[in-house]
Amino acid sequence: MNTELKPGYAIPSGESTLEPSSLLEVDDLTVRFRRNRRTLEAVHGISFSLSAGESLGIVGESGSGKSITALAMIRLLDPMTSSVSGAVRFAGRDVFTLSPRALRKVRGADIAYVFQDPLGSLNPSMRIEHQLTEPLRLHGLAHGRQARQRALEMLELVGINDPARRLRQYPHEISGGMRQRVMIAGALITNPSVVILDEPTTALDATIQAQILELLADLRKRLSMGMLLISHDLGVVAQVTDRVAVMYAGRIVETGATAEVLAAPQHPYTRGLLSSRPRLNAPRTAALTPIPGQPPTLEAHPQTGCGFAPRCPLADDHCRSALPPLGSQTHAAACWKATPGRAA
Ligand SMILES: Nc1ncnc2c1ncn2[C@@H]1O[C@H](COP(=O)(O)OP(=O)(O)OP(=O)(O)O)[C@@H](O)[C@H]1O
Repeated sequence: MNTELKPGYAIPSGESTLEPSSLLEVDDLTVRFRRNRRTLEAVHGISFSLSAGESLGIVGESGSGKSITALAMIRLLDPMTSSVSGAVRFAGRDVFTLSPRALRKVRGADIAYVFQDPLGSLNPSMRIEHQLTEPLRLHGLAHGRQARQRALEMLELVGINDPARRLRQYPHEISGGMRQRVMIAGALITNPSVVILDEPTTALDATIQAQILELLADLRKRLSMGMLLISHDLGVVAQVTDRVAVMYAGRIVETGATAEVLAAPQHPYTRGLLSSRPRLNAPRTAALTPIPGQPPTLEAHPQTGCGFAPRCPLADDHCRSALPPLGSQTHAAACWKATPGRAA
C-alpha cells in the first residue's frame, strides 16, 4: 500500500477505539478550511462506524457539517482549501493513505456517492446508457452488451418502466424523480459495499420524495450494502435508517438506534428538531415549535462549552464553559442536561 501522505490529509497518531468488525470506521475526523487567511474548523473530531448491511442517518440543520463529513471521508474535499485529519477505514484499509489508483477504485466501485442535485450530477449531453455504464467500463467490471444488460437490470431494480427506452434518452428528457432513480441506479451498478446519499429527496416534490424513500427502504432490505443517508429531515432518516447521528455545529450531539432516538430523544437539539417538524411523533394538530435562533457560522463555532448552548432553553454557565462529551452508550447524547427516556 502506498503510504505517501496526500496534501491536506494527516495520518492520526492515536490508536483506533472502533469495532474491528465495522465496514466503515470514521475515527476522530476533523475538517478545517482556509478562508481569508484564517483556518476555520468545521468538523471537530467526530467518530462513527457503519457495519455491512446497516443504514446510518446523519441529520442536522444546514451547515452542521454533514456533507463535508461525507466528502472528507472519501477525500473529495479540495486539499488546496481544506485539511482533514483523523482516520477513515474502509474494510480495514486506511482511506487517507491509499494510492491514487486504489482510491479511485474505492471511490468509484466500493463506496458510491449520490449527490443532492441529480440534474447537476448527470452530464446533459450524454445518453443515460453511457452515464450508467461508465463506472463499469472505468473499473473494468463489464463492457459492451454485458454492461448494457447490467444497466437495464439496475433501472428495473429502481423501478423505472421501459428501461431500454430510458437508456437511449438524455437527462433532460426524463422527470426529476426518474433522474434521482437513475442516479441511485448508477451508484449501485458496481455493487458497492457502501452507498452515501446526500439529501437524496430534497429537490423533489412530496409525492416523488415518498416514492424515493420507499425505494431506498426497499433497496436497503434487498441489498446487503451499508447506507449512509444525509438529511436535514428526521422524518426522512426515520423511514430508511437503523441508527442515527445528530450533528450540530460540526459535532455529533446524539446517536443511537433511530427508533429509540425518535421515541426518547435525550439532547435538547434533537428534541428541537422533532418539535419543529410536522407529523412526526405528534398528532397533526400539535403546534410546531421552531428552534429559536440560527446555527452558528463557522466563524462563530463556540470555542468553549456546548455549541448548542446559545439556543438551548436548558443551558447554564456550566454548559457554556465545559464541552459535554458524547458517551459510548448505544444511545448517547453530548449534553450535561441529557434526560434519558424523555420524549419530545
Ligand atoms: N469548501 C468550503 N470552504 C469553506 N467552508 C466550507 C466549504 N464547504 C463547506 N463549508 C462550510 O462548512 C460548514 C458545513 O457545511 P456542510 O455543507 O457540511 O453543511 P451541511 O450540514 O451538509 O448543510 P447543507 O445541507 O446546507 O449542505 C458550512 O458552514 C459551510 O459554509
